[in-house]
Amino acid sequence: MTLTIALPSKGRMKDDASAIFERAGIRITAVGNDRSYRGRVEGWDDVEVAFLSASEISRELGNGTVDFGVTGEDLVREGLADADKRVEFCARLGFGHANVVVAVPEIWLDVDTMADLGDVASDFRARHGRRLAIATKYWRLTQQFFSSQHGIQLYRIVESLGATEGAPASGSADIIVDITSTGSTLRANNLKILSDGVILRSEACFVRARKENHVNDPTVQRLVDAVRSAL
Ligand SMILES: Nc1ncnc2c1ncn2[C@@H]1O[C@H](COP(=O)(O)OP(=O)(O)OP(=O)(O)O)[C@@H](O)[C@H]1O
Ligand SMILES: O=P(O)(O)OC[C@H]1O[C@H](OP(=O)(O)OP(=O)(O)O)[C@H](O)[C@@H]1O
Repeated sequence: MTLTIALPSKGRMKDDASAIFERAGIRITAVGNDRSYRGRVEGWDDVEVAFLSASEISRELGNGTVDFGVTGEDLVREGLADADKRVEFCARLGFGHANVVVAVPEIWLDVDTMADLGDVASDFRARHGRRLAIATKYWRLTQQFFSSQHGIQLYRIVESLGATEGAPASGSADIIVDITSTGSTLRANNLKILSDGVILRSEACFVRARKENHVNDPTVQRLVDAVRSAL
């Protein structure tokens, strides 16, 4: 059986992902020319490589079109319901670190925790005639964190496809849930992270789609061992 590994074809994870595979002794060669989106692995005839974007990789892991992938934990947990049932996080790769956080305007002086935010959300309709609006592209993680973990039900999600940090200033939302690494975009937009508002500490992971045909395939474990040996 041929196993497919999906690697980032572009973006911030591409180079670090290739470096790990090189250190693991897994040499990838493009099929066709350098711009090709398929690859082979030297000496591993039963493995092929698909080059996709980080978010495509999490989707393809979820539907089992690929066997392994390198992508951000945030994209997997946001993209897949019951992520741990559908995929296995085989290794954390030590790059692509970023936190998914809840951030509010710095001028909300009385709001430092999720409990404070819960109080704001309860009063919001009475005060402003509408629900608290949260700008995010992380719908699933936001709902899990607010509703299931913190029992906050009174809010509305405003889908953001970019420049999420600008939403409170532009008036399209009151607060945000977004990814941050250095924190400079939050600071530039006068937003602060709640003290217990880190939803997920994400990094690039080597992820396996849980598939029945992996159970007796020795190449599956060999690949996982090789990647782990490079860390
Ligand atoms: N400062 C950051 N901002 C956004 N994402 C970051 C940051 N630092 C690390 N990441 C991680 O990088 C991953 C996304 O990578 P990237 O933005 O390169 O993907 P992409 O190629 O743009 O994918 P797509 O186009 O499909 O969205 C996510 O898992 C995210 O957690
Ligand atoms: O904490 P910081 O280091 O300031 O990084 C956070 C910012 O980086 C990302 O955007 P990016 O400009 O990379 O574009 P993207 O949303 O397309 O990834 C992310 O969406 C934040 O806006």
